[in-house]
Amino acid sequence: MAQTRQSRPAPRTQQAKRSSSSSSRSTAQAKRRPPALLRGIAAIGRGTSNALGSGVRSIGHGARDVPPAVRRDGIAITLVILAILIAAREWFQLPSWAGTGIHWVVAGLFGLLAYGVPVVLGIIAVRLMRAPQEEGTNHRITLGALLLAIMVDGIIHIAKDQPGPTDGAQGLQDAGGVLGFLIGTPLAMLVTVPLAIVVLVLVALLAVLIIFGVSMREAAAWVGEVASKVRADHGDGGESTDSDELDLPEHRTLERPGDTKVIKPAKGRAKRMLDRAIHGEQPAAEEDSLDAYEADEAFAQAASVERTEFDDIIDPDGAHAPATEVISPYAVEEDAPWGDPEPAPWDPEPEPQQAPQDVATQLIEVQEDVHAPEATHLVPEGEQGVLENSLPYVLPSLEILAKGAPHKERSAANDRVVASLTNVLEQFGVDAEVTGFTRGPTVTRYEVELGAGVKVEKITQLSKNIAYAVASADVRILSPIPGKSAIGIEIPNVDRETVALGDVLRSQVAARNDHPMAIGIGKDVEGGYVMANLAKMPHLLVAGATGAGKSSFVNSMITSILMRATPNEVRMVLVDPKRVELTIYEGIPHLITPIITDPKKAAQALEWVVKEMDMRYDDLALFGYKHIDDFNKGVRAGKVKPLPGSERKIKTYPYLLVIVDELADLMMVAPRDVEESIQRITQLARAAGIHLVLATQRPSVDIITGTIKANVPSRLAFATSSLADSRVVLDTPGAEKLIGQGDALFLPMGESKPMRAQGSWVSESEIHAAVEHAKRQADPEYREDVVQATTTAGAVAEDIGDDLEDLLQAAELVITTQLGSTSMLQRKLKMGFAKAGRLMDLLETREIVGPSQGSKARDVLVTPDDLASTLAVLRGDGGATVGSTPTPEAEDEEWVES
Ligand SMILES: Nc1ncnc2c1ncn2[C@@H]1O[C@H](COP(=O)(O)OP(=O)(O)OP(=O)(O)O)[C@@H](O)[C@H]1O
Repeated sequence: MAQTRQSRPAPRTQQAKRSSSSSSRSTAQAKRRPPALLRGIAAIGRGTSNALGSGVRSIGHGARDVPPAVRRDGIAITLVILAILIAAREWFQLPSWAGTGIHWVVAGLFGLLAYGVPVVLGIIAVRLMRAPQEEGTNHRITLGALLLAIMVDGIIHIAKDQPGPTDGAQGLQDAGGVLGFLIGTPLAMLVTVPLAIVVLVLVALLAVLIIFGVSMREAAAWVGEVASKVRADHGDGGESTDSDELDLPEHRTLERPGDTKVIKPAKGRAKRMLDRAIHGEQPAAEEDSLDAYEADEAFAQAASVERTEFDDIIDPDGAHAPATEVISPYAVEEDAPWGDPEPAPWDPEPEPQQAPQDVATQLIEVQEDVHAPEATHLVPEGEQGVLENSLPYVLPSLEILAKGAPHKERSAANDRVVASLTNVLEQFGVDAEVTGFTRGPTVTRYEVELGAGVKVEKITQLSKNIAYAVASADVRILSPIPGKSAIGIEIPNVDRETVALGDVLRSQVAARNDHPMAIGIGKDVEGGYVMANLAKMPHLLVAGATGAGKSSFVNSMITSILMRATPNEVRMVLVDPKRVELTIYEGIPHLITPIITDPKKAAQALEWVVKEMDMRYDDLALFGYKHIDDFNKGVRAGKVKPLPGSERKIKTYPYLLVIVDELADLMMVAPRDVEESIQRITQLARAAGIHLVLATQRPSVDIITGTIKANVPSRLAFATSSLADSRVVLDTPGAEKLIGQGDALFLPMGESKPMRAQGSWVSESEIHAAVEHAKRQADPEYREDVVQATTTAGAVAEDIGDDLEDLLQAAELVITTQLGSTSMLQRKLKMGFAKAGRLMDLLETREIVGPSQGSKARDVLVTPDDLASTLAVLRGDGGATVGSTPTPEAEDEEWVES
């Protein structure tokens, strides 16, 4: 390639380097045009440092070649050696040169606590060997132990009359050591001795909580649990507990006075955490599901990545402004700023918000890749919706969901892309540098900094060349990265990672949010976990082409609910016209009606939802509440009393989640009714605790009408097949560039720019485990009024009157010919225009044909397959609904027709 070399910058050998501070950036830019002398010196310096660097790097590479597991074993063995050496000196006073040195260091630092140091080191070493993969937990335990040691040293120091340097090294060694001196003396001076002791004890308590990874509330609950068990053991000869009766060894029962129905398995895990902290044990169930998961993941990996036609997406404001801030791949993980827990509506003492949050930031929570304890919460039980047949409801352990592979912050593929990008910049003579990257599960965002005076367009113009160089059609350019003077180039990872739903639900962000409607969305482009609260959306539209990941999302969503919410907290209406996607959930106690597969019945179910909403509203108004959460709180607090003379037992209302897996099927059969119901529900249902999730493969304007769009504010777009579809869902292009398999753009209510996320994945075997667990806990109690027959048995509707025979002929003609034409009826049935017109209107009211379209024939909404059932309904035969062929399911669902 003939390129003029003068215009090129000096070739850059440096690849993605650790650069995130603006000061280092400006220094780098200033160096771009140094004087000749300095350039010479720099060249010599570069040569020397390259030589040195490559030497060091070769050693470094050697070290990096040691597998991580062996490296961790090395640390563990080193700790064991240290423990033995320290024990030899501190416990057995073995004299040696090394022993004296060790004593000076260990006893000097920790004072009397030096006796305990070998034990602590031993515990950490055992933990590192037995649970090396739980890095986060291991770090937490080590940090907690260190904090505890410092606090205890401080206490010993004060208790030993605060020896100072004047007492010599021996004085410090016989008290709390240097650490005790450093913390104890200033604190005692600052706040007096008694208060210093109080502070040290409280911080020591905090350190204990950190070690076990439990909150104060959980610890208190565990203590209460142990106390009541001890009482029971002594009092009634160790009678079996609920857990024993249920034969659920992994679950523990927690009870609050008055709230005896719910058992959350995670509650009693403080002790278990100690056991696991020390032994690093994994439950067998997890291993089972891991196998299944790995099989599914291998399948997912093997499936080819769908790639769409290349086109640049330039996003001048950055697509993730409020949601993400790019961090260097080398940066320390930290919590996202809006990860604060929102107060649960039932929380008796809601914690104050730390900072004002807008709606959108309350809605999604993102958090870096930190493994955290399981989500735990105690939910005071109300009465409404309490399944009469239920035993105490135990939520499944989060451990039934498999773990995903650990998140990689960097891989060889990333390094190759950095090299390719650098090459492209050099070849085209653009003075710019790849300064770092942030790797997400599906795409990596590479940061490019421009030299002084270089136009941003220089990079954006190169997008096709970049795509060519990295052999990927799906290159997305963010200019700039929000909050940074750098351009972001998002390029799909050839070694993409699957985001396991289990990991999302076990993350800290999930643990901090115990709202039963919070679901695991997946991971953002920086690898942070994303949770979203469906109750805040308050309604969600999910769209994407076939195979893009929509159904997998619906599965993750329902499984999230099964993992975190009891049927008394959340009930669902599942509409699955395709009859394949949601069948696995049949029979779960969270259902309020059997899964609806008939689109006609689905339309009726939506009408039922409207009625339920109205009824809830009436109730709220009657008792003077504005929101269901307040009403439920009032019920739990015993403040909502039945009206005088009423025998009503007032109960709390569960959230009602209505999930429609294919909106297009509903819109085909009863577009106006469905649209009207959706409009009513979406406008009012929020305060009534009713939320809609509408999913479709066909995000076209006839399915997602203006009315639906205007009323469903949150959107989740998986890869769409066209730019137009992307616009329908998100109002912006972008979704057509997604790469399928769960790659999504999430636009929650209140956000102006969608955030990119990789949807979480849950395998069929995991879903099965969650479903089976739920079914074991309780049987469903269906509301029989959700889906009603369209006609009453044997009664011909009044408006048909004597025209039944003609109407049946007309219906048959229209359905078999699939032509909704009045003049055809006139001709074939030899009748006048007025009669044919009346019959056509009757067919319209039965939703057999669509509305009049002037001179054009009307749409026929019933297929020839459904002719028999349709005629039966017109005749007034009970049991059938328009458009439904009797099926085994229909027989099973006979109750709905009664
Ligand atoms: N979040 C995900 N993580 C990993 N792989 C995924 C994810 N979502 C989907 N896939 C892969 O893509 C395939 C198709 O996904 P899915 O069935 O959810 O698509 P869909 O959009 O619902 O298609 P359809 O509407 O035809 O059912 C899955 O079988 C799986 O292999």
